[in-house]
Amino acid sequence: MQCRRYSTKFSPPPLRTLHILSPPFLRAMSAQLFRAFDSLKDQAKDALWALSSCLCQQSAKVKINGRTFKINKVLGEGGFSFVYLAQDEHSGRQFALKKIRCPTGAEGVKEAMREVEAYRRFKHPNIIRILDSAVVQDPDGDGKIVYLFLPLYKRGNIQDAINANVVNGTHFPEQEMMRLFKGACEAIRAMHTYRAPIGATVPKTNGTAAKQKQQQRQQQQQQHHSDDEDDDERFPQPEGDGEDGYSYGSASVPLVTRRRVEEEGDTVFDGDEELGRIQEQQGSGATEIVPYAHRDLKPGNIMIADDGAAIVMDFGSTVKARVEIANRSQALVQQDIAAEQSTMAYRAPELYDVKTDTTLDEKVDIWSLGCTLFAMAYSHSPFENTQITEQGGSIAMAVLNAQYKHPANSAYSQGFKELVDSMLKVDPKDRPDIHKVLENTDRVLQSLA
Ligand SMILES: Nc1ncnc2c1ncn2[C@@H]1O[C@H](COP(=O)(O)OP(=O)(O)OP(=O)(O)O)[C@@H](O)[C@H]1O
Repeated sequence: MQCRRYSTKFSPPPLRTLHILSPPFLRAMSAQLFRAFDSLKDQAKDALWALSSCLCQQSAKVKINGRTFKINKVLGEGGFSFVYLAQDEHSGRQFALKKIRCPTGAEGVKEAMREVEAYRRFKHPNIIRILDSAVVQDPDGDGKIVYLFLPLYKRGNIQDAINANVVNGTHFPEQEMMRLFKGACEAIRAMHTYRAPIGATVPKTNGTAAKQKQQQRQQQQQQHHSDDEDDDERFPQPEGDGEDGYSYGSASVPLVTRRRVEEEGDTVFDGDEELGRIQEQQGSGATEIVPYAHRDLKPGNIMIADDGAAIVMDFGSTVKARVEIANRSQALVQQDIAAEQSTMAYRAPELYDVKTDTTLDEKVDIWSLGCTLFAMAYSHSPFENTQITEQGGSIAMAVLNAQYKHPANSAYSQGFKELVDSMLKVDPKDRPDIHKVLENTDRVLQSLA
């Protein structure tokens, strides 16, 4: 996700582009370093907040919609966010609260809202749903904070289960592993076969007008709150609850805007025109397939529900899957996006070296699924701990050569190995689509029954 100060997924530009040590390139590099520094500052602030609340034996509190949530602990930390265990003081209900800090500038919030909309777009039992979201002024700076309320998965994610296997010297029983994997594949099938309504007219959004209107609203709201912080007035609430403010420790700051793409007929986040179009067209009935790619599938992004189901999450990197690459500069843009948003050891080769006159597509996820299944079995991505990386070569080199091996003492079936191998083909055209992956997964499951 992009509100992003600094990505842990950042990787240096490919060697062959390094010779362009032109002033713009150097400027871009120094901007990246400044962003990295900002990011570290933010992360330190968040970590201190969590630590101080532990040391004081007193939970920090967040107030949204007049409801107060106790922040009990840090559940996890992404490249761009912290996720806290939050508890509604009134009902006692627990949530995962994802906090994304967005530095000054419209782009950051827009990117975070894109993640929110992606959470809303896909409705499937194996895809996490978002319960609520809010954008507030950062009390410690000029930027904004985006909060996402998510259902809490107490069992953690598949990476946590892999880590526990390593610690305990255990491994997934094949049937359990394949069932979990199948759930993740079903989520990905829902994304790859996403149907969007067609046929209605596209509402024209005037970005500038929408922005101005939004700014006016924000000014009014900020004015209102600075006049009377305890006032109970609510923002228009399109679905469910409203929010009137937020308190951070003892400080209270106004909610800037809610998560809506459309509000009172205006596009608030004019960047996501496509979603506005889809919402507008929902009555028309006709639909077409618009495949989406997750682009950052890995064990850490698949939670395990209480009943053992796989739940795919983290839609910060999600994009429309099909991207035509007509020239070199488009190729480099896609390469940079992938370097920032897709984890190296799970990233498809075509995203490391994006070729001109090609089309990127949903097969990038099939590669990541292959890496994920391998990691579930052997505790690491196929492209970590390889001969190449052990001899000092890069993960990129191992990926581009599809250089990996199943361990000689593998406890898993031949069907499992063939399934992994089918997904780890360098040429995306040689990889199966998600329907075929599911079919082959069922075949492995049947062979184990
Ligand atoms: N709903 C949830 N329930 C329990 N833990 C969660 C939940 N959501 C996130 N976490 C924890 O927080 C961590 C970070 O969350 P998430 O992946 O959404 O953040 P991110 O900034 O997008 O990370 P990344 O750098 O992987 O993109 C997860 O790995 C997980 O351990």
